[in-house]
Amino acid sequence: MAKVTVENLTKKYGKTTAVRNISFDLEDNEFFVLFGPAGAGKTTILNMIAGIGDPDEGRICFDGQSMNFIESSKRNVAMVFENYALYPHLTIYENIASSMRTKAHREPEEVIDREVKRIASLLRLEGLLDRKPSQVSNGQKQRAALGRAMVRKPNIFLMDEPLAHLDAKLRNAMRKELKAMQDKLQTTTLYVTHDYAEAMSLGDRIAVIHQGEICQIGTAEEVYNMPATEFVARMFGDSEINILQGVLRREDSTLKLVLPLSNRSYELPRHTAEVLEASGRKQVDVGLRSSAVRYSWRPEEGYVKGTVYTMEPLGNKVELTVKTEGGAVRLMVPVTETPDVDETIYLAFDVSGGIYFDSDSKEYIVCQKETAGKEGKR
Ligand SMILES: Nc1ncnc2c1ncn2[C@@H]1O[C@H](COP(=O)(O)OP(=O)(O)OP(=O)(O)O)[C@@H](O)[C@H]1O
Repeated sequence: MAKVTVENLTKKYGKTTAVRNISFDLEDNEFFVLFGPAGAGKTTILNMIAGIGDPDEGRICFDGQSMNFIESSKRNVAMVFENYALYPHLTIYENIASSMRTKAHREPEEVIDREVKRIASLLRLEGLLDRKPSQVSNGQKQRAALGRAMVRKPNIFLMDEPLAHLDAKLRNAMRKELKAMQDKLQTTTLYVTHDYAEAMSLGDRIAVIHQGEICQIGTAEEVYNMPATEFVARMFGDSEINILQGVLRREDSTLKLVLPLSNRSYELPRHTAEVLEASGRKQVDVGLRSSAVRYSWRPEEGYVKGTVYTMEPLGNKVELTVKTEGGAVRLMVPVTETPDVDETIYLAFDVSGGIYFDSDSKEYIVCQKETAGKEGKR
């Protein structure tokens, strides 16, 4: 496995700049996720590392050695795609063995046999080796495709949405298998996905890509709790984060937050208040995830009245969009609490759990999680 360095990569297709000035390092044995919406440039980056399509600018190095003019077959990368790409006329055994029978990587037959059986056992494919791809399930096909990539010792695994075709249950199971495989094999992996839960559960680090540029690189905790921009904040979470307007106002020598939506002022945690004060802003955007929105079916002191506008089941919860006089708010409630559309609901906001952004640049300023455990409320 290799340390992979990507420096200032730019790729254009005619007038479209698919990737602009991208840089990151993959540590040896790291599981690194490229995460972003459709068309963000993820596959373009992966392909350039694989040697499919040259960059217009920038450098790709494996262990310090430039790969720019090295053809794909000589880079020793192993790729796994969304559509498995198994040979339909070969058995699962032969499919897995095929990557040890290429011109560039030919192994003796006894090594091939030993490796195929070792990987088949790791991926629980032992009983299926004589079958053709059409005779196994989608999950088993995807495991065979992984197996084919794993039998070699590549510099890097490149995986492009390998679980996207699978149903939710199988995707979950395969995610766990991939994680276990990563722990066991110690592989350097670059993994492309547009599924935030997959990115968070698999990635040692995640690079969030938007319109060909990197918005943030960080651990799952960092991108979730301290998103660099409002865009990043919106990309993570079952229910999209609420971004509410906030006004900062000095009251009795302390900085308070006023939410026009609730027409109330709130105390802020000390560190949050200090950083917001230092920012010199009078207006901020306040990111509140569903967990920072409380609800009640009866009027309560400090709660804002609203009506349930839409409901969407998400797993064992339901996402409600609530209309209030000041604007819409999203929150999750347990399925057991599912209301009727147009039912009245009362909401309160825990601004200490807020993520604060500059209302002009939409960039991160502060959140309490930065200092969680180090301070209490004033
Ligand atoms: N061969 C091509 N010719 C022209 N434009 C292309 C080509 N390949 C990609 N693009 C454009 O480059 C941009 C990035 O595409 P890319 O496939 O890398 O995105 P992605 O993040 O992988 O998206 P998805 O998740 O939909 O696969 C898009 O605007 C896309 O339309």
